[in-house]
Amino acid sequence: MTSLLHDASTLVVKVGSSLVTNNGQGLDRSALAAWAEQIAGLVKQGRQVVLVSSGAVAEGMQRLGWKKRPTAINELQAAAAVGQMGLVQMYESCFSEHGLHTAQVLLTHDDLADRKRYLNARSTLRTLLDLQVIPIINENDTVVTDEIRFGDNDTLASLVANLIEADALVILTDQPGLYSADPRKHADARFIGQALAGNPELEAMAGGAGSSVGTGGMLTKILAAKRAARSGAHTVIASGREAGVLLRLAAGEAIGTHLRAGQIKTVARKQWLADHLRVGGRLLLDNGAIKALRDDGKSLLPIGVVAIEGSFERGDAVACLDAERREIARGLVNYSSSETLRILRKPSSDIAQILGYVEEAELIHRDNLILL
Ligand SMILES: Nc1ncnc2c1ncn2[C@@H]1O[C@H](COP(=O)(O)OP(=O)(O)O)[C@@H](O)[C@H]1O
Ligand SMILES: N[C@@H](CCC(=O)OP(=O)(O)O)C(=O)O
Repeated sequence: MTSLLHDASTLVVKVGSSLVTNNGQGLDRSALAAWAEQIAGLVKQGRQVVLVSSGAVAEGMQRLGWKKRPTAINELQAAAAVGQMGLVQMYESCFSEHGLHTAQVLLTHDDLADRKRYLNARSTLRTLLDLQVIPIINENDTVVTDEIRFGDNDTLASLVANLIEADALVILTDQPGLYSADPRKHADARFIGQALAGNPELEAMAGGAGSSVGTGGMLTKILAAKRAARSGAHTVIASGREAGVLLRLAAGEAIGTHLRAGQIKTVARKQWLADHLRVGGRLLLDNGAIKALRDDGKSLLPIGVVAIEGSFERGDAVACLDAERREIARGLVNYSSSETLRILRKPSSDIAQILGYVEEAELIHRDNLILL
């Protein structure tokens, strides 16, 4: 079998706390340096990589001299705030050895559920990737409560894979992949080399976290694969301690557990968008805009919009209508209704002058648009 990463051009790589902090003993510089070196290699191959890294709480505990993971949320949040400093400092230093900049991005699940913040996060991450900067993402632990209690960076990584329409999610952990049962407890557990993401049998196999520093265990990884597959991303669960794991996977070697997305990316993406779209307003398009969307696969520019109906905010879903009021497309709009009123029928180059700022040149980016 050829690795599912072989043809992936956009990847989300997630590394767990136990790997990052050497089982809670403090940041493992040699491990971070090895991943940075491999990710730099992937970037050289023309791929785009986002890194989701856990480890803030574990590193914070180490720095504060705490032996036992606290249960009080405020203490966990304090530990995360302390540890995150060490985490990003070390990543920045490891990546700089390969001439790459890093960017700290702290997100909450709410950021990705809110459409406006979703669009903002998406365009920031896209811009960073285009600049060849490596985004280092973690949960914004100081402002969340449930997530820090349950530890859920596997889910966060899958949401990021949805957000940037990644081709693959790679979850690096302290086991070679998924077994038919927790290998720490069942010596006879069978290794699962490949399966379809979302297969319910996988969920029955997965147990909880194996170490005192990891929190999600295998179940959150299996569920992350299911979620990533909804936007067409394949998932690989592999050992972060395996030498050269990322480069070998990218070269086609089938290391770890490969969980295939059932749908191809474009179909999955449209389905995913459709699930998320409740229409908040309507845009009436001219014929030129309709042709650009339908025949040329282009984004919708303000110049092609003749009128709007309803009130909407940036990130809301809007319906695009033709002159006979037939709905021809649906998408996430980059400007609110009051902004759109001011820029419709105008070239995108006028947006800055009219509004005093530019969110995006497009009113709806084609990636956020479904033709009906
Ligand atoms: N079916 C399974 N296959 C492999 N590992 C499993 C399984 N069920 C539970 N685990 C446990 O999940 C652990 C990995 O999850 P976790 O400790 O949360 O790590 P991470 O910090 O990488 O997220 C493994 O060390 C293992 O003990
Ligand atoms: N934001 C937390 C993440 C906790 C978490 O999800 O841990 P893990 O199960 O090791 O991926 C931290 O950095 O400590």
